[in-house]
Amino acid sequence: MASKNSIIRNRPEYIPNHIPNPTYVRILDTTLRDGEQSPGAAMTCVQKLETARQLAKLGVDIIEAGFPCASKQDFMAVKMIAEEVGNCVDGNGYVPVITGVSRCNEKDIATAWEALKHAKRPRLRTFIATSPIHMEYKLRKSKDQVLETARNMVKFARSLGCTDIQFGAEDAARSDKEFLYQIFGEVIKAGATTLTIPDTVGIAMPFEYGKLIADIKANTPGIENAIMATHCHNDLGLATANTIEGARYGARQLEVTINGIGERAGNASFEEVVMALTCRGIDILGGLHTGINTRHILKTSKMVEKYSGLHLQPHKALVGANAFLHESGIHQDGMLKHRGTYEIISPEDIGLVRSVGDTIVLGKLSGRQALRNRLEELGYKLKDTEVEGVFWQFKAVAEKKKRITDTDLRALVSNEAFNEQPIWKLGDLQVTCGTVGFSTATVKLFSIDGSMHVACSIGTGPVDSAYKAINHIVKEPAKLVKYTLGAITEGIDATATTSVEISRGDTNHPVFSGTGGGTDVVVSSVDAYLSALNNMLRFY
Ligand SMILES: CC(=O)SCCNC(=O)CCNC(=O)[C@H](O)C(C)(C)COP(=O)(O)OP(=O)(O)OC[C@H]1O[C@@H](n2cnc3c(N)ncnc32)[C@H](O)[C@@H]1OP(=O)(O)O
Ligand SMILES: CC(C)C(=O)C(=O)O
Ligand SMILES: [Mg+2]
Repeated sequence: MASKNSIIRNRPEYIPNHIPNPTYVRILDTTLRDGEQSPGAAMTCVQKLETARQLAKLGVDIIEAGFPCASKQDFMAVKMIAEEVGNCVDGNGYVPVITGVSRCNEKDIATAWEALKHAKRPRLRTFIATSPIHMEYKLRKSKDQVLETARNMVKFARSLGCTDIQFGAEDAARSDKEFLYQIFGEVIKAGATTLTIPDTVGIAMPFEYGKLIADIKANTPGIENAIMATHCHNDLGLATANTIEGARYGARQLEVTINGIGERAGNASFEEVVMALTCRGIDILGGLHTGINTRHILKTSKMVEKYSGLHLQPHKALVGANAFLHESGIHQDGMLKHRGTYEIISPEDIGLVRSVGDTIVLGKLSGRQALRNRLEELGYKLKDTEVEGVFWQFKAVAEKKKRITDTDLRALVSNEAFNEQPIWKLGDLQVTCGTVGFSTATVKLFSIDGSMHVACSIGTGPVDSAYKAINHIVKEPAKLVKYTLGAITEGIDATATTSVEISRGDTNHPVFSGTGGGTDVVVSSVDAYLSALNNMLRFY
């Protein structure tokens, strides 16, 4: 069942310069253009095509597929996307508009049109900088020259047969407002249907950016015949806030990228902007909404992460690995009683299907409710007094270890919590290893009856030879199912933690786990193995 946050409402008819529903906001995704401008994020044609298909599944209104003049590859990618994705009309008549950016010159625009014209709804997009610093130092053009170029290039785009034309004033946030009203007024007259107002360098504060949009709306001649678009960069971490503020003041096209990738600190993030509108649009944003099917967000995010090679920080809003996890006890208790206590969005709304239990991570700040819940999920029904015993053991381990796994919990419950006497206990251990000769281990174990047993063995390494020596003594068939070694602390003297899982034979046999810790990895490994063996022997 769709929750309130994932309801997809009707998409209004597509008319380039007019949106019949005043609260509908178009989403232009520029992952394949501005996103690819992130250092190191270049994608292949095939990856771009696949991403574009996924963007169409999301229901993106406009896909900016690339910069056709940048290279033959870019041209090909835009053309392929225009031909395929730009002609895939779904049962509701939806097909994404396909666009590609071009500088304000005839060659760029004509090349872009060659790539785009194959789409059912092609849009030519051109831009020129309007801020004093860009005009003087980068373009080396006067205001009049920039104005003339913009007007002529929009007319040129129109002369190619394109009726959907987007014009952008690069660095608008640092441009003279009077000049913006003038240039936007002129390009509307020349045939522009959408106007981009970029904060190219990410310098604007939300109130400034909102006012800029409001002022352009109030002062640009003919603005009622065009759609205003935001394009915000994240240099001060304000891209999403600025974009939402732009929408509040009248922008009806928001330009975003998946995972917020893009030039320098990136662009406004697709998932943040779309989910902010989805979550709060009706409550406090006057009903603003999009046509995005939010359930495809996570899949798209993972695809872009893989293709761009730009890895997400775990705490990235909405799509980071921790975005729907809870580690502290008070939050976990709340979540177990009612998800709404700490979750403003259901993970399912972005396509993450999870049970409440899966969102709970055990660590040093967790409490008894979460511990008991996880133990019950693992099949342990403990009395209150037993939970109490395990709890403080659990806290002690968690102090040293960042995350407590199910293996750790099993070991705690079956071993430490009940303080049972170990059947086999390590006396001494001696290993030799290196590049000369075999690894050998001599192990001294004490049995529960106090008797001492010594054995030695060779092996492929010190841990293997020690495990084999233990097997000689214990004489129980034990198959190593899993062995993991990690460092709890940093540096050369780090404390190592070892977790092992063993079973008596094939997959039909139950698995027993044990953990060990210490600065010597071989001793820690032997402790873990013995602890698992003791758990197994107690069971049989
Ligand atoms: C804010 C943004 O994101 S803008 C988009 C940025 N994206 C990219 O630049 C990616 C693709 N770019 C490229 O592949 C290359 O820059 C190309 C193929 C477009 C151009 O390469 P080159 O011809 O070698 O030019 P180069 O990149 O060195 O310099 C840019 C030129 O374009 C001019 N220029 C910059 N913006 C514009 C514009 N909007 N309209 C017209 N000319 C422009 C610059 O003034 C400079 O001209 P100059 O060489 O006469 O001084
Ligand atoms: C090309 C333009 C719209 C741009 O990316 C910017 O100004 O940031
Ligand atoms: Mg940009």
